[in-house]
Parts: sequence; structure tokens; C-alpha cells
Amino acid sequence: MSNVQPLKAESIHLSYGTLQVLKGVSLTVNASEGVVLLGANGCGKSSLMRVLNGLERPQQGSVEVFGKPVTGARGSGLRAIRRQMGYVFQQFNLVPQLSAFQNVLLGLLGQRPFGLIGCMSPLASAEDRERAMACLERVGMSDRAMHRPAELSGGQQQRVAIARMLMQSPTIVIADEPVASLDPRAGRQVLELLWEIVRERQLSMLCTLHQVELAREFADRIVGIKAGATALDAPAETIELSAINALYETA
Ligand SMILES: Nc1ncnc2c1ncn2[C@@H]1O[C@H](COP(=O)(O)OP(=O)(O)OP(=O)(O)O)[C@@H](O)[C@H]1O
Repeated sequence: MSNVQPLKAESIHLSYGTLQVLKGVSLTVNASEGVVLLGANGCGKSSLMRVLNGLERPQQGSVEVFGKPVTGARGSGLRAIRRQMGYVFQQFNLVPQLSAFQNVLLGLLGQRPFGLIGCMSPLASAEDRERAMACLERVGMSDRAMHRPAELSGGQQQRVAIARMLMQSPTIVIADEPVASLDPRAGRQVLELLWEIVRERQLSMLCTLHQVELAREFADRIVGIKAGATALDAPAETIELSAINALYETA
């Protein structure tokens, strides 16, 4: 089990109609590794992430999560694979009508009977509520537990979203431009927090970013996509800035 990679995609081809987006992308995320995925706008990073969790079916290629095939998986098998993955999105995706605390409890969705109702605060167990508070505490937001998203800054909302992801107890974190909506200072703080949590819990993470400097600073490994293929894949400290800049140059 120990040498089975958390995430492994091989030779992914994905088209939307006649638009060929991915033309043979391969990518691996090893245990306890934080990989940053780079590439120009529209190169297919978000599409690849949807392929990785089975939301999008590639025309060719395979995806495995801890050795289990995602491509071809359906129903409860696919849901079991997805439960291992926690998400952080650019737009936070918090439910506006709910408090930070209730939003964090929603991280249990899919893990408790009775779906949404089963993880709402009046019905959640004392243990689940305690865990939700501990997750909020970990991201420095316990004093804002009863605030709704509109009453929080972007950085604070993303912290709540990270707490919700923690509530899910994932082994793999998928972060799609987690700091794109934040100013540079808040963005750096959120990224520091995210990486700290990933390291302390020995999670594996695939994170897309548009900030090259942050990618070089935080990533264990950087994977770059250009023209639908993997153009770069190396430990962050070995990569020259020019190799990264080349990902953004038009042919
Ligand atoms: N559901 C879809 N149907 C048709 N085309 C799509 C769909 N999703 C994405 N595309 C197209 O596929 C290409 C890749 O999009 P994608 O969002 O994966 O890129 P990205 O690298 O994540 O971009 P960005 O950095 O701007 O977020 C784009 O040309 C986009 O317009």
C-alpha cells in the first residue's frame, strides 16, 4: 500500500467537441507531496482536475486514486474515491445563508446518513460539532464561528473553506486557484496555512496557482501544462524561472 500513489493520471486526452484541451497529460502526486500545477489561462488545469475526481470522463487515458481506477468507476465506487478528496476553490463556495460553523459541518456531507439534514447543526452529534469547532480553531476562525460569509473578508472565507475541507478528513487535497480572489498579503497567508496543514497531516495536494513566485516557494514539485501536454515536471528547487516563464509564452 505504501508505494501506491495517492493520485496518478496517465496520458489523459480530453476534448470538448472539436476543442482538444488535453493531449496526453500525465501527472502523479506522491504521498505527503504538495504539487503545484501551472499553465496559461485556458490550458486545461481545471479540466484536468475534473478528470482526476471523475467529474469529467477523458476520451483516453487513466486515473487512479490509491491504485483504484477513477476512469470507469461509477456510483458508490466513485463516491468512495471522491470522499478521500477535499476541495478548496477560488470562490470559496460557502453557503451564504449559513454561519461559518454550519458551513464547516457541511464538510461531512456524504459521510453521514440523511445527507444535508444529517450534518446540520441541530442534528449533528456533539462529537461532530466539537470537531467542526476544532477545525475552525485550526484555521484561526473560532471567534467568527457564528458569522455568515458576507460578514467575513475573502481571506477569512477561504480559511472557513479550508476548515470545511479538514472536516472531510481527506487524504488528497485538490485546490483550484485557492488564492486567486485574494490580495497578495491575504493570499500568502492562506497559502501558508494550507501548506502547513497539508504538511502536519501528511496529506497529498494538487494545487493550481497563477502566482509563479508562490509556486516556487511552496511547491514540493511543479508540473506545467502547455499545448495540452505535460511540459514540465520537476522538484520546485531545481526549476529555473525561465522554464516556468516558457509555459506562458505563445508558440
Ligand atoms: N464544459 C466545457 N465545455 C466546453 N469547453 C470547455 C468546458 N470547460 C472548459 N472548456 C474549455 O477548455 C479549455 C480549458 O479550460 P480550463 O478551465 O480547464 O482551463 P484552465 O487552465 O483551468 O484555465 P484558467 O487558468 O483560466 O482557469 C478552455 O478553452 C475552455 O474554454
